[in-house]
Amino acid sequence: MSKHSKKHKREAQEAAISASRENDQERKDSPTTHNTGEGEVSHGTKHQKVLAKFQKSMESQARGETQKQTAILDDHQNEGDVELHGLEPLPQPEPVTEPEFIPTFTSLPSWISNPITVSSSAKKAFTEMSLDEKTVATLSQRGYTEALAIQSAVIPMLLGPAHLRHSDLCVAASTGSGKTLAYILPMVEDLRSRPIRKLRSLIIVPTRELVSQVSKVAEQCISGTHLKIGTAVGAVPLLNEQEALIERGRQFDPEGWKSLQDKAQRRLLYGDVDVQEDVRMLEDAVRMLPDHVPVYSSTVDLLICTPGRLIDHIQSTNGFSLDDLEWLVVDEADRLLDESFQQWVDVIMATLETSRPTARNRLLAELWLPPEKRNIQKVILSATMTRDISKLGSLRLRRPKLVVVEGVQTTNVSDNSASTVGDRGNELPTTLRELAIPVGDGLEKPLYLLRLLRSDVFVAEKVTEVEDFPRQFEEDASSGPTNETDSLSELGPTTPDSASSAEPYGEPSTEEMDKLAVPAVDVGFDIFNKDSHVPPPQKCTDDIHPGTAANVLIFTNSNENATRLSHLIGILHPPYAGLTGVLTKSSTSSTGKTVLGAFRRGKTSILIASDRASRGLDLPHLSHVVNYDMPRSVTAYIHRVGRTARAGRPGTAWTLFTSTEARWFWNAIARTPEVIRQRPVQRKRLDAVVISAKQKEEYEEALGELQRAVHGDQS
Ligand SMILES: Nc1ncnc2c1ncn2[C@@H]1O[C@H](COP(=O)(O)OP(=O)(O)OP(=O)(O)O)[C@@H](O)[C@H]1O
Repeated sequence: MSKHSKKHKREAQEAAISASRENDQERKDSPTTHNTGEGEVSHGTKHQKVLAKFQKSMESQARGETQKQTAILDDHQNEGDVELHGLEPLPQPEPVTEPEFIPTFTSLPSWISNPITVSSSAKKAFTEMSLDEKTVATLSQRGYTEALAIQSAVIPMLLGPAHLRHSDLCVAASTGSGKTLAYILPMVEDLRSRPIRKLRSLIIVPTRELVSQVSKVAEQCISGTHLKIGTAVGAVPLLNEQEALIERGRQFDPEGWKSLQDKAQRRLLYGDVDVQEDVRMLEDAVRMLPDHVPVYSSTVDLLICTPGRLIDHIQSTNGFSLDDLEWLVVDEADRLLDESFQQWVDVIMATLETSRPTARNRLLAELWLPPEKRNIQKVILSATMTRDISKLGSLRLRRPKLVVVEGVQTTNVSDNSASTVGDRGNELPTTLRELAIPVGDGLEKPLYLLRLLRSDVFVAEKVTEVEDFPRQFEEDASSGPTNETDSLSELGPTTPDSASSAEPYGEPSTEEMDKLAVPAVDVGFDIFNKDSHVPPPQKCTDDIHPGTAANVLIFTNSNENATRLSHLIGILHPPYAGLTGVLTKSSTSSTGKTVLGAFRRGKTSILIASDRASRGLDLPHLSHVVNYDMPRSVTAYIHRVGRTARAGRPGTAWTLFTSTEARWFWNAIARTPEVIRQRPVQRKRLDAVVISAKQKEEYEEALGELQRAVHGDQS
C-alpha cells in the first residue's frame, strides 16, 4: 500500500473512531436524548457528518490507488520498449579522463627537496682550491691533480674559518665518487695550524675495514703537519686503545687533591658519587702523589672509529672527552643511522650538548645565562643517503644543506619525471656495466659462476678454451638440465631461497625478457678441466677493462656460503684455489687485513665476501663484482656493485638470478626508478653450463668432498 493511501485510510479510521466517541459521550452526558425526537434528529445529523467525512476519505484513497495502478501499467507498457541482449557486455560510456596528479608540494623540507646539485663534469684543479701547497704536492704524488666533481663542490664549502661556515652538509654522491677526500682535505686544512693537540675531529664509519681505509687516506693528507690520527675499533682490546688515545699526567693542585680525597671518603662511607667521571678519576687519584690530581690530554687530533667503540670510550675511558670537538663526520650515514649500535646517536648528541667546563661557561652559569653554543661542523655522507628526516633530525643538523652529484640525465631506464631532485633515486657510477645471468633453479650456481669466471672475468682463458671447444660439449649443452641434478640441492653451496627477500619472486614475462635481453654468448669449455693452467693475475683482453689485471669480488649472503663457495671453487677448479681469499664478518681484524692486502697486491684475484665488504671498501682496480647470492635490498645492490667502476674507471657487475628471484630482481633492482643508471641491465645467457654425466659425477664428488671437509669426516 502506498504511503498516500495509508494516510487516507488512517484519517478515515480516526474520523470514525472520534465520531463514535462523541456519540458515546453524548449518550453518557444526556441519557434521555435517545428518547426524544430532538435527540434523534441531532444523532442523525452527526452520523451524516461522520459518514460524509468517511466517504470523502475513501474516495481520496481510491483515487490514489488508481493513480498507482496507472503508473504500474505504464511501467509494464514501457517494458515492451526494452532492447533484449545476449551475454555480450553492454557498451559502456568512455571513462572520464582525470588529469594526472602532479603534486605541487613535498613533505620533505626544502633543503632536501631543493638540494645543491653538482654536475659530474664539474672538476677543478687542486691548485685552484686554496689548499696548502704541501697538501697539493702530496695529492699530486698520488697522481691526483684534479678534484673530482663532489670534491670540487664540497671542499670550497668546508674550507675557511669555522665562524664563516654556517651550515652542516649532507652529501649524496655515487659509490667511488671520492667522498672521503671531500671531507678530509678541508678538515686537515682547518686543523693544520692549531698548535695544541686536542681531539678536534671525529669520523664515524660502520666497519673496521673502513676505519683502516679512511685512516690511510687521512695519514697521507696530514703528511708534513704535526697532526696525529687515532683509530678505535671493537677488535682491539679497549685498554690498549685507552693507553694509545689518552695521555695521563699529574698536576700539583692541593685544593683539587683535597676535594678528590673528600669525594673518595664520601664514596667509601656512603657510596656517594656525583658523576661517573669522578669515579673513574678517583681510581687514578689513589695512585697519585699527595697534593696532585690527574690531568688528561688527547694524544690525537683526529679519531676515526666505529660507533660501538666510540661509545665504549665515552663511557669508560678516563679523560676521553668530546669537549673540544669541532668536526663530526658520519660516513655511510644511512647504514649507521639504520642500526642503533648502542644508541650511539643519542649518546653522542647528549655528550656534545653538555656544556663545556670552560671559564666562560662557569661565569655564564653564575649569571644564570645559558652556556655558549658549540660550533661543530657536521658532514654526513652516503651513496644512498637517507631522506628520512627523523633519522637525519637525530643528528641535530644546523641549517643543513644537501649536496648531490648528478652524473646521469634521467634515462630511459626509468621514468622518473615526477620525482623532485631531492627524492630522486640513487645514482650508479656512469662507468658501470651491469649484466644478469639466469641460473635456472640455482642448483648448479657454482658451475655457472665458474663458467662466468673463465669466460668473462679472466678473459685470457676464454680465448684458448674457445679454440679448443669440443663438439661433444655442444651436444651436451643443448640437452638442458636433467632432473638427476635435483639430488645435489641439499649439498649445494646455496639454495634458491638463500636470498631472503620477502618480496615475491617470479619469472618476468617473455616480453620483458625480450626487451632486456642482449645477444646470448655462445662460448663454452670444459669447466672441469683441472689441468688447465691459469696464469694469475691475467690481463683483460676485452675492450671494457683494457690492460688491467682482472680480479673479482664475489658476494654471498652469509659467512657460511662464502666459506663453502671458496672450498667448492678450489675443488672444482684447483688452479683457482690459491687465488681465492675469503672475507667474512667473522674474519678477525688481522685476517681481514691479510686477505684484503693479498687481494690489493694482486696475489689473489678472487675475493669471496659477505656484505661486510660492500660498504665503502675501496679496491681501486677491481674489474668485476659478482652477486652470487641475490642482494637483500636495492641499497645492498648499489653498495655491492659500487665496489667496481670507481673514480671514473670502468667496471662490470654480474648478478646470478634463479627463476624464483627473477621477478623481484627485475622489478626491484634492474628496472626500479629508485636507481638511476646510464644503461639498462643486460641479460646474458650462459647456456653451455649444462652438465654431462661425467661432469655431474665430478660435481657430486666435489660436493661430497666439501661435506666431508665440513663434517671433518675423512673416510
Ligand atoms: N681527485 C681524485 N683523482 C683521482 N682519484 C681519486 C680522487 N679522489 C679520490 N680518488 C680515488 O677514488 C676512489 C674512490 O674514492 P672514495 O673511497 O673516497 O669514494 P667514496 O665516494 O667514498 O665511495 P663509497 O661510497 O663506495 O664509500 C679511491 O680509489 C680514491 O683513491
